[in-house]
Amino acid sequence: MTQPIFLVGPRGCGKTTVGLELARVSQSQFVDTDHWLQTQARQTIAEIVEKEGWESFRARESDTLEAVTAPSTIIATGGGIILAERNRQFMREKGIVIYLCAPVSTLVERLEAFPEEGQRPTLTGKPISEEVSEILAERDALYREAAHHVIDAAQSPEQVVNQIVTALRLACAS
Ligand SMILES: Nc1ncnc2c1ncn2[C@@H]1O[C@H](COP(=O)(O)OP(=O)(O)OP(=O)(O)O)[C@@H](O)[C@H]1O
Ligand SMILES: O=C(O)C1=C[C@@H](O)[C@@H](O)[C@H](O)C1
Ligand SMILES: [Mg+2]
Repeated sequence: MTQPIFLVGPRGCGKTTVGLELARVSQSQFVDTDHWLQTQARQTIAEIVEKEGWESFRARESDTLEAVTAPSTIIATGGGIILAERNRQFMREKGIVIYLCAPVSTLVERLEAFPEEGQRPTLTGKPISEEVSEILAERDALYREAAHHVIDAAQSPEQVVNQIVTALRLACAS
C-alpha cells in the first residue's frame, strides 16, 4: 500500500509511538508533524504559541501537513490537526486516516507520566484531567468524521499496530 497513512487523535493517544512502530513493521517512512514543524521553526510549540498565538501555530500546522504528505509514509499528526476542515478533507482525499481512540483516563495517565510541556502547552489553562475531558468532548466527532478506521488505542503499541495492519488488510481485500 503506497497511500500515506495519517494517524489522528488527542494528545497521548499514541500517534507518535504507534506511528514509529507501524513504519518499522510496514517498512514505510515516518514523519511527525509536531516534530517536523518544531525542527523547521527551531522553536518549540510552546514558544510559537507564546510569541504568535494558537492561530499562527494552526496555520503552520496545516502547511506542515501538506509539506510532509508523501507516498509510503506514516504521518503522526498533532492532536488539533482535525480542527481545520481543510486538513480533514486533505487527509481523507490523499490517504487513509486512522483515529487512535482512547478513554480520558488512559490519556490523562500517559500525559501525566510524559507531559512534554514544550510540545503540549495548555489548551484551556485547566487541570489536565479537566482539559483532556473537555477537549475530547469537543473533538471526538471531528476525529470520527476524518477517519476511515477507528482503532482502540488503549492497548499496548504492538497490539494497536496489529489492529491497524488488520484493518488495512481488510480494507484492501474489500
Ligand atoms: N499504546 C500505548 N501504551 C502505553 N503507553 C503508550 C502507548 N502509546 C503511547 N504511550 C505513551 O504515552 C505517551 C504519549 O504518547 P505519544 O507521544 O505517542 O502520543 P501522541 O498521540 O503522539 O501525542 P501528541 O498529540 O501530543 O503528539 C508516550 O510517552 C508513550 O510512551
Ligand atoms: O491537541 C492539540 O491541540 C495539540 C496537540 C499537540 O500534538 C500539538 O500539535 C499542539 O500542542 C496542539
Ligand atoms: Mg505526537
